[in-house]
Amino acid sequence: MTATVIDGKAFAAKVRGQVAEHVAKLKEEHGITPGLAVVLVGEDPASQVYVKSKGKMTVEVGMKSVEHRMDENVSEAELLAMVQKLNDDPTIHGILVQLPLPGHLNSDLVINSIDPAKDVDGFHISNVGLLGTGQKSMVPCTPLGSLMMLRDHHGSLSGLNAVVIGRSNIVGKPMAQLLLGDSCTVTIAHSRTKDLPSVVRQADIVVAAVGRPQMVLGDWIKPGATVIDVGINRIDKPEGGTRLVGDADYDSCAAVAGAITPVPGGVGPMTIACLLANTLTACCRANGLTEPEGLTA
Ligand SMILES: Nc1nc(=O)c2c([nH]1)NC[C@@H]1CN(c3ccc(C(=O)N[C@@H](CCC(=O)O)C(=O)O)cc3)C=[N+]21
Repeated sequence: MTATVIDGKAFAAKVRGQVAEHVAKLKEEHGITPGLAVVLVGEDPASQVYVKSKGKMTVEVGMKSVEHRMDENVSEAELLAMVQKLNDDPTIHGILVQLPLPGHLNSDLVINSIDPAKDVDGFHISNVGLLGTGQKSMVPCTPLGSLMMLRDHHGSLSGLNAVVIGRSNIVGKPMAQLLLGDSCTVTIAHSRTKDLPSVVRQADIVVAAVGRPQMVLGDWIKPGATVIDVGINRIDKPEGGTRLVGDADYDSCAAVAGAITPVPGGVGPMTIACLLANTLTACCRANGLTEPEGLTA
């Protein structure tokens, strides 16, 4: 079997189109423009590229985009004051503090200082708790984008076996909650899981989010299963230069799977599209307006 390639880039463009339509309507009917603020601490070149592309797409869907760059050595108090300023700014509906933060800053403290209603990453403990109890929340972007692609491909996910590889707070745990919410039987596997290949072989849905390049191999995959590859790893090419690969070994997995997301062009673009969708959702909620359909979990 050769897997259907789930085109995250095209799907993300469609989602951004829907967001743009709603933003235009918000402006026209209510005179409201959603605003997204991104806070970047330090000079990490990869982060700068990523923040720049987020800013560009934010503007493309008609939203206000604000970037705050802070020095690598910024104090925790200064960063908390910046978050507070954005919490208090009525033109800002979404706040994203780019992670990871330098080691001297307590990222849990910083994330939990964001107004939960503006927490478009869905990382605040209040949103984590709301998601875990099935209440309306802000849902983390990468799991939300992955869920949208899974629903689109399968229709109903009810009763399917899902194995999430990775137990991070930003992907693995919220992904498992969303799959459970869609009535999957969910296993969270990780680096200490005994006989990981045989656990993964039970899965109708495999979400690879471990951060280890090309770790998941084709002979771990049940024929016809869907593979969502969350990893974005830059590796050296034998002939020199670098390329991006996922946490799944694409060629061997695609030979066995029923469907697979590529890297690049899979989960990554959906993450950014969902960030914009979350900003729109936050803006609608802040103004007591009906939120867009199909853009939330
Ligand atoms: N508070 C916070 N929230 C985040 O969501 C967050 C973060 N911090 N820190 C950094 C990571 C990284 N991240 C990516 C999202 C999309 C692509 C993406 O679209 N990648 C393209 C490839 C880009 C390329 O070619 O380099 C793709 O997969 O097709 C990449 C990386 C969000 N992050």
